[in-house]
Amino acid sequence: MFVENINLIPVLFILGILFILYKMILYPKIRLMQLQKKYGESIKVVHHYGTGLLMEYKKGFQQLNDSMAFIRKMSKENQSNVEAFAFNIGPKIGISFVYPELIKQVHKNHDAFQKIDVSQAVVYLFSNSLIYATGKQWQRQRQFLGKSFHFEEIKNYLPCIKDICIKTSNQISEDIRINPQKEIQVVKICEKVTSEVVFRVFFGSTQENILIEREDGQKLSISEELVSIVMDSFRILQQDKLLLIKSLILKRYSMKIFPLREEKSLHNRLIQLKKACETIVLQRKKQLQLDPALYKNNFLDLYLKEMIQNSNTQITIDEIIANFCGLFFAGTDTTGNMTGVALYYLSLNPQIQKEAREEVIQIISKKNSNLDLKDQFNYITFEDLSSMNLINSILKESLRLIPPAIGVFPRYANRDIKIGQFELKKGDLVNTHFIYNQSNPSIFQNPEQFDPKRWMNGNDLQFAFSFTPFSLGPRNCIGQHLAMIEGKCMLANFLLKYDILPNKSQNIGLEMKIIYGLSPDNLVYFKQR
Ligand code: HEM
Repeated sequence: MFVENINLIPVLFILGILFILYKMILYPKIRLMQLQKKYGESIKVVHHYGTGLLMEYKKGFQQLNDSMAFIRKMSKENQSNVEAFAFNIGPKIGISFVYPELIKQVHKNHDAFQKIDVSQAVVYLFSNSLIYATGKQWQRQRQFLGKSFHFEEIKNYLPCIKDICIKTSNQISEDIRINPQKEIQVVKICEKVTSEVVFRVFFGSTQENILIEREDGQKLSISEELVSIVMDSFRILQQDKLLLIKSLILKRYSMKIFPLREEKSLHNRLIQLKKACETIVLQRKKQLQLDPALYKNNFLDLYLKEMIQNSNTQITIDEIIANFCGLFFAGTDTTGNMTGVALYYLSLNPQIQKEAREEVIQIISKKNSNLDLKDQFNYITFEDLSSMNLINSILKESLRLIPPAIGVFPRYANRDIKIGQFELKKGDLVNTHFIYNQSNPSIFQNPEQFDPKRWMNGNDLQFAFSFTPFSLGPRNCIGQHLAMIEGKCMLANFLLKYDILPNKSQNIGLEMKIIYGLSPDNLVYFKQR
């Protein structure tokens, strides 16, 4: 018996290796071939051993300076009969839909899909948030948060957005007074504004006095640490293959079961970050319980009011923190990229820049013509921003050309489901790469050209289902109106204060990191007007 057991070990080992080889190499290849055979020309196949689709992104960036080169190429070749493309990520098979009707079907059936765990930090911080919630929990959270994202509510945040824009441009003006040749990191500057906006809209105060101390003694604000942790959690997955395999197998439990050194350090930082958020939330709850008159119009107070007044509420402190982190993640880099990309294109197109500036001046100088133009930004109203057609179109064109979200978060099917003619098995991955339609020459003439005017004079209606940077259906972006208001405010402010000039020395790439965007970022010069 004992001898038999010893002989079993190498056999089991070899069987294990064969199983892994089958799952990693043969299985994805066979299923992709089956899909190609079954759906013929309606489907394209993207296959790479190992990281699969992610390898295609990497290859595109290394060879053609654009992580999305393969999708743009597919779209350019104008294969109008292509409805989807099939891919693998490791052993997993997925279908990404590009045909607008099928994209709509995926979003209509949103309850058949569950977003995948993209990194340990994302899971730890926002698995309890609106972004990840499903079923009744999602409905309840969406309804609650939806009130604060209503068009009418967003008006109330305008003074805070303007204040942050002015503070940021004062700092830029000081920097360029000292060094007029300073290269401006357009996306980073816009992200500075958008991160502060989410923080203040949520917590109602600035973040300057809330600092987290790292093990090495470095002190960071909550939002700086939040950005850094999310970035680090993706970075360690890319750099450490062992950690990648471990988290593919153990999924969201990887950080807790035999944690590796990097995981331990990440876990400690995550605990500290959550604690810092919890301290703010609990302190505020105490204040409001003692004196309800302190109540203000921000997300935190709205949540706490509900908790204090409604004893049956399902809202928890953990859900509040998860939603702060979730909104920060969803709303900061995306909006910053959209606006940074718009500024970059304006630097390359001086005529459009001139017209955009004239539009802003014409709208705001109607009321306060005695004021200096730069000061008139203080008086800009929500209605002024809503009537800025060209500015709005510039942001839309920026979202079309370089959409920060190239598609939705990848999801897996939680049951077998048919989308159009395509049969998905439970566990298959699903995505909708809307960048495909946005660069399709049969939908958008000269798709690589920056042409904001294509959105004007009612022309945009024809693109309703081909231009979906905020996704579609019930799970579309809850923050889209806020994003557009922030973008318009930043553009109006910068256009009034600076001429935006191109930094032609840069070799520009389009890279898919956590989101898709320009790399590097120091792409313009600002010249004080
Ligand atoms: C240009 C800026 C933005 C873009 C391109 C964008 C894009 C998107 C997309 C594509 C989705 C769908 C994701 C999916 O289903 O997997 C989404 C969802 C979401 N976005 Fe945005 N977003 C932007 C700004 C914002 C802002 C400013 C906020 C809030 C501060 C925000 C909060 C959210 C939330 C909470 C969801 C999840 C909604 C749900 O599942 O019900 N986003 N966004």
